[in-house]
Amino acid sequence: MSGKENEPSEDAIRDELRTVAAPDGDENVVAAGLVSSVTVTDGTVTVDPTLSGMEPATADTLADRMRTAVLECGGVEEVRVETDVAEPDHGTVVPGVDRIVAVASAKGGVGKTTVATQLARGLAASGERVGLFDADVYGPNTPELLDIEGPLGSTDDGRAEPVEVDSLQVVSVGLIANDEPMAWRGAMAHEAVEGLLTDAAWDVDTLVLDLPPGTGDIVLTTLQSFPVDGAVFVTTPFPTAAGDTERSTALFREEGVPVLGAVVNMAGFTCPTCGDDHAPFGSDPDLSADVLAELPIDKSLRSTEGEVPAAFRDLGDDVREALADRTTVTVPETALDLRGVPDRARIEQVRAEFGALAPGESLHLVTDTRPGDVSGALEDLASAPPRVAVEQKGSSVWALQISKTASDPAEDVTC
Ligand SMILES: Nc1ncnc2c1ncn2[C@@H]1O[C@H](COP(=O)(O)OP(=O)(O)OP(=O)(O)O)[C@@H](O)[C@H]1O
Repeated sequence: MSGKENEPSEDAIRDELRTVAAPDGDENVVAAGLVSSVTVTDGTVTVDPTLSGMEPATADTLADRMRTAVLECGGVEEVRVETDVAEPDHGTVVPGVDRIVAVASAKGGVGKTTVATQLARGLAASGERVGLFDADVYGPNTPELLDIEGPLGSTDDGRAEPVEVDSLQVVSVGLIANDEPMAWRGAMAHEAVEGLLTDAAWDVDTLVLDLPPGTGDIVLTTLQSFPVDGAVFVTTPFPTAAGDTERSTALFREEGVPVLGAVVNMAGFTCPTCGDDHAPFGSDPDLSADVLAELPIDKSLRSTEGEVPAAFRDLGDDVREALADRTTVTVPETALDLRGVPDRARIEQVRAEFGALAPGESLHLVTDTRPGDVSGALEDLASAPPRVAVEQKGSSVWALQISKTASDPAEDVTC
């Protein structure tokens, strides 16, 4: 295969890689045996490093440094450093739980616990086995809402036994001992929450996790420690509440937790005296998340006795659907790895590869910055807008699948 005129030799690439220090000791990555092969084909440099067994964060940093060093060589058009893109590592799997849905809010008092509890009941109403874990150490209100009391019992093998109520399995930090949770702080609170969550004898399809409000330590460490499949945000329509919610949802996404949607609570009421509709907190909040439900101020929505209100059965269906719709983008070995590549070179590489696709084919790539308007940047290269699927795989890793859509044969028919 003929090489490009100015492309560097494999030896020149190895020389450049000698400027990258190995993580341990004084050696460079080549001398330390961390580069297993280098190939150069038509301006594309492929480096196969030996990074297995390394901490993922160290391996990622090293791969980035290798990419940056290779790009320093003249004549390099594209670099592939063949590293695996790990699936988001959200740590501990909770025994007896198939999936976890977190209910979160940017601020307290917006109805998060009400929604979490009623969502759990809504999911259970269609036959799912559902657990409810109240992790709100600063205001564990679930016991009061469901009219249950602690302390929790324990199973024969010494695990915390969830309280069965209304076909839900419920564990709350408020059920372990009087007022103690209110006194927990920082690491102690997180350890207690983590211990109780993993120790409980769950047997459920879905666990609804009522998080404390905000994005403090407990929330972040919980998202990082447990495999949360999706989050539902509760907000009022008040503009500042919606703004706070936007910032919180961004943080969840950065942690690789899909935001399934928002519940806009206390969205207004119909006056029983005059019959007029009022919206004291405003309406149509500016949210990027899908609005799964808009709930009025209505005391019947607080009741956990009798039938589950229709609004929460619908919410359960919507959450199930949103979980099923989550985008998953695979990262094949041939994916274009753009991490560490300068912005202009990225766009050129993606345009070149996308331009070479036949209709119906896809380009897979990995980046370390949140993708912008990919479709707009490529629209002049195809007869129809490309289909772009994005999945965040980690705190700064995004996988994309960009497909060139097959043109509609009817469009090509002329007389
Ligand atoms: N749609 C609604 N209509 C009427 N009352 C509601 C509605 N949603 C919540 N409430 C009431 O508002 C109060 C606060 O709700 P809730 O405890 O669920 O909020 P929270 O966000 O979990 O608060 P905290 O941050 O204190 O845990 C409760 O008294 C609850 O019954």
